[in-house]
Amino acid sequence: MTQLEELLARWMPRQRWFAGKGAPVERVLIEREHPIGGADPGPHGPGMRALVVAVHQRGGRARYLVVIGLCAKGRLRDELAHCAIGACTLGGAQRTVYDALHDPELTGRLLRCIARGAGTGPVRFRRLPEPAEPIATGMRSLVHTGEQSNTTLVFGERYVLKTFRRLWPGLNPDLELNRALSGSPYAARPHGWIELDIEADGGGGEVPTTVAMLQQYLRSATDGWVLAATSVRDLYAEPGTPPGEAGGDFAGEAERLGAATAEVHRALARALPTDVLSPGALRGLADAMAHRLETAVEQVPGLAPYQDALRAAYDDFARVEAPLPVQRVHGDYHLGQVVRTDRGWVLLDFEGEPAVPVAERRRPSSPLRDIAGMLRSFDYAARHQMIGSADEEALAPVARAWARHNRDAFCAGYAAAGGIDPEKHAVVLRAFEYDKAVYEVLYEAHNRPTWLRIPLDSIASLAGSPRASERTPPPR
Ligand SMILES: Nc1ncnc2c1ncn2[C@@H]1O[C@H](COP(=O)(O)OP(=O)(O)O)[C@@H](O)[C@H]1O
Ligand SMILES: O=P(O)(O)O[C@H]1O[C@H](CO)[C@@H](O[C@H]2O[C@H](CO)[C@@H](O)[C@H](O)[C@H]2O)[C@H](O)[C@H]1O
Repeated sequence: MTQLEELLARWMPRQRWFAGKGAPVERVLIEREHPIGGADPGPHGPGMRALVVAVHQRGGRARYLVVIGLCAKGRLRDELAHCAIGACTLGGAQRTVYDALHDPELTGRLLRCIARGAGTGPVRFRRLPEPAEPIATGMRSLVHTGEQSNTTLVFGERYVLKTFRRLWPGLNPDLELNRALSGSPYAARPHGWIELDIEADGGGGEVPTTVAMLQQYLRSATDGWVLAATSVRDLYAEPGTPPGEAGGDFAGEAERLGAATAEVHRALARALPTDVLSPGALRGLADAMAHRLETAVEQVPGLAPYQDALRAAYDDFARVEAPLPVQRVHGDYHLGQVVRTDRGWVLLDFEGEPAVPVAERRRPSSPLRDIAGMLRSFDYAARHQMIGSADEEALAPVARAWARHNRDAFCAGYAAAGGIDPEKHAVVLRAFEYDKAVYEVLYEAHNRPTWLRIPLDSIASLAGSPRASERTPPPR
């Protein structure tokens, strides 16, 4: 490995967005290295390069976008010390390398390039023709903090630039679906994007690949997760009160969120291809769920006691006789993906599950998959504050009541806005809820082991067994 690759091999696994946590890094290879507005430090400031970095782990390869800033060794500005990657020799000169997305001097160049639509060369900056007004530049960016799979920059409360960290060849569904929804009150308007070519998986030439999306910043936005968690906290403080009578009742918001979700599904079905799944295709989906379960059990043995119940639910799903309409959906729908603004709920992050190949994520699916995702999120919101609480026994029924109350409100809002009635599709919904919970087991085992018991406990109670936390050995 080169010196820079050695540095990246140490730095990348420590980043929140790194998807391969827990597995040793076998090799790091810089597959592409493109200068953006000058690769070397010069009179106008530090240099910048976009890298496509392949990380080899457990015999597989994952590719990531890393945008590096370069300055003379030891000359990194103090305010950027926290994002240093290290020092090495590059092109015969000693350089300090750092994460360019934290340097407003460099990110300003990205915004200016999109505004100009600098559309030729290996890194292409695209701007959308509408809205017609030019993209404003000159604002300093801030990195959005919080638990994230990608890195989002906020420019002067006007735009967000979301850089996709894990790269899969092709058009990113976040850009594709936001473009399809452009102008909808339930989505944030896209303004442009950045793409570069990467090698298709399994050879077959290069594919233009979305690496960033510029989108309207929603100034008045409050995270759905924060609002729901506040409501749960308030209910915990008055344990005897039914959730509908508590001061911080969330059901009105849950109902409006259900309605917004139905509107977005309808708009996506109008704009993008739809289909109906045959019974054979349902079997294929059930098998894919069973396969994910097997992978999860290998890594988290605490899931094993529930395997039979989950498989039985997937088999019931495979036997559903009614045709299953499918269309493009959100794909990783939860309370952290929706924000409440002064104009109502807005849906963000249509990327789907970042660990799943893009071709699979772009396949039409049932809207019930998204509904299941949000219902799982209500369950998370209800349970997460119990972790480590001395009052857990007393709080468990309160959490269940909150989740049930808001689940009903969300489903009612979805059906009233013209979507299907989720409660009338119990077998399909249950299979999607289990499948999402299994995904979450893997996600938590790798990212937040102390939260692993949330999906495990949910699976245990959905499967009618004692709580997983009472019988679960730690993940492997
Ligand atoms: N257009 C936007 N306006 C305001 N806040 C946003 C916008 N896009 C993203 N955010 C904030 O950034 C967070 C993460 O964005 P998201 O697209 O979900 O990234 P990730 O894929 O990394 O989770 C959101 O939960 C929201 O708080
Ligand atoms: O980073 P993304 O938002 O694309 O999604 C990943 O991270 C999420 C956590 O940040 C994770 O969501 C899980 O935890 C949420 C609470 O933090 C909860 O509301 C969701 O229901 C639960 O799935 C998501 O699964 C993962 O893909």
